[in-house]
Amino acid sequence: MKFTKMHGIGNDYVYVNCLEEAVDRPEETAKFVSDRHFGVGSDGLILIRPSQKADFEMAMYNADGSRGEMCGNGIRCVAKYVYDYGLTDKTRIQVETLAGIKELDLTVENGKVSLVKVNMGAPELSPEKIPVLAQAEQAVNLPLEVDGIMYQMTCVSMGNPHCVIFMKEDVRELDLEKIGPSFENHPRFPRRVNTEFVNVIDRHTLRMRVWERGSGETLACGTGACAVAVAGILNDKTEHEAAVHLLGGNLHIAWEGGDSPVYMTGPATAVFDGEVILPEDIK
Ligand SMILES: N[C@@H](CCC[C@H](N)C(=O)O)C(=O)O
Repeated sequence: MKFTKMHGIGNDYVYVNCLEEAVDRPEETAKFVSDRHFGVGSDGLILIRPSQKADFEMAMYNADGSRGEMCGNGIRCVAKYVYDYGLTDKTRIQVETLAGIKELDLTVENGKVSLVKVNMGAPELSPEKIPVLAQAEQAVNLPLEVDGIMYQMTCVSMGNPHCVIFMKEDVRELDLEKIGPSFENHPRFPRRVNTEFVNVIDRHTLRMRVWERGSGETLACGTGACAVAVAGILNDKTEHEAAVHLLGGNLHIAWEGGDSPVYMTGPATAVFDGEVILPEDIK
């Protein structure tokens, strides 16, 4: 199977051009390629497909083979892929995802995409739609007990579910391998959840680490950074534009509130093209 390894600030995926390549068993393929010892090594698999409704479709799979509705870092890389590999010459494109059609603006330098601004759509705040079990109109600053410790959570869907935890403790010191799975599989989240642990640096700057549903700790999460910026505004901790610092780099997020869309701007990077031998049972 031909592929391209790409990343958005260290959140790395194996990208397959399904206009040319058929992937019949995406869940098993995602598990296989993501393995950092026996596969290619990645946070998951992203398929670039033709679309009836938009310029292209993005289908994303986590490292455990589960499907994610949306991927912020992934969609910027899809934009880079389709432009740099000549599948389009447009610098404004639409990409269909399970979370709807997203519009992307591409910045091109020396013939290659360097930066992508994505209209991520309006955040979903109603608990049933996120989904999170909560007796409130919005799950903002609600208590959550995890492994006997009380946290305050703010939940946001950016097409996929996020639980944002603001902390006084330095997030760089957290043992995410230990606490992450307990959040991901907590009974309050019927479809599991992505969890962001956040320090507010100032009203325009946030630091976060993420434990992703289906992939564990990753160096960055684009939808997670959007959820964090939205949660910062809802809790009156930040202004309408913020720089979100993640382990792999920074994203710029802007949201005017209410039904207005969240804008995410960040880089996209191609690392190498390759060809992987799939085991017989997942061909
Ligand atoms: N890393 C992604 C999000 C990928 C999907 C997520 N793990 C889920 O299952 O919802 C991003 O950059 O947004």
